[in-house]
Amino acid sequence: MTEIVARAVDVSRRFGEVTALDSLSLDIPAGQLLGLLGPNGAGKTTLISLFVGLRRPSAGRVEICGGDPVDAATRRHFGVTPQQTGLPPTLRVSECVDLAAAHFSDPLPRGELLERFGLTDLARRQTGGLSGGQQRRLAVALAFVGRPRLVFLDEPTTGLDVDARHTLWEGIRLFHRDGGTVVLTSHYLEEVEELAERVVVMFRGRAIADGDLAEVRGAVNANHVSFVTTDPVPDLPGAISTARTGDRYVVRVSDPNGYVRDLVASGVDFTDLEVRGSSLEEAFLALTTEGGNR
Ligand SMILES: Nc1ncnc2c1ncn2[C@@H]1O[C@H](COP(=O)(O)OP(=O)(O)OP(=O)(O)O)[C@@H](O)[C@H]1O
Repeated sequence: MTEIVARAVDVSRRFGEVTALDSLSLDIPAGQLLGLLGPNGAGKTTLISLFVGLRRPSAGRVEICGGDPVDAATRRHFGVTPQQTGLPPTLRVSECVDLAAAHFSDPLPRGELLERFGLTDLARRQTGGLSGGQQRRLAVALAFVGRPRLVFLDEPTTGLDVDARHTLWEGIRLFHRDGGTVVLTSHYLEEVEELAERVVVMFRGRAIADGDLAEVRGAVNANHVSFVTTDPVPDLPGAISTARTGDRYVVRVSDPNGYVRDLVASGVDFTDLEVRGSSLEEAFLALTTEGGNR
């Protein structure tokens, strides 16, 4: 059986009146690349702060590799890049890496780390003189310096241009290919689709969907059938919602094949038929709305 490297058991976290996490349970097996998705305030950062021992749960418990994340022995297992990172501005990039590496008995060689994250050319630059994106890349790279078993990356590519984002993705993928576990939060759905093999959608402190990308999309059964007609369109079974712009109809359906068969059988004279699955963004929005209505 695969080892569970991070576990949240019935975890709640309150800040005064605000319930940031609401009885959330989550098991993360070794080697998984998990994307945490959710709108602002869903509780993603709070969950990470509990996993890395920066905050304590109000109720429930978290474990990292079977231990308490507050313990020094447990902390050696993971690396983290928080949403905001402060790097000592007068240190050179290479000195920052050495400083972080000094905390570990078997760190990644500096050159290898810099190479993996596209930072080699910046090694001698002071961090205070780096662009925001360059600082971000360094902050993410530092999470990997101690050869952790798992890393928590809170919005790792915020503020990065396309090239820098791809370089970072490669670094993350390499770590994952070598068996590392990754938990990342992102507002870039493209990033989650690109990297993650499992997606947990959070909303109001709860996990409202959990599965691979296909499952998360499937969870909302969101397919769209679109066509043009001047005929009246009857209410057909399986239509979840219908939007109309001029003569073009876009119908959200659970079973597109069945819907099109029924449409043909109804005698509606249509042209320009299109059927497509939902993007993760659409799935996410639908899940969020449905979660909010529960
Ligand atoms: N230190 C704090 N004091 C008071 N409320 C807090 C604190 N930290 C988080 N919260 C609240 O807890 C809820 C969850 O916040 P959290 O930062 O975990 O969300 P998030 O999903 O990471 O959002 P974002 O995508 O904006 O980073 C929010 O309502 C937030 O205002």
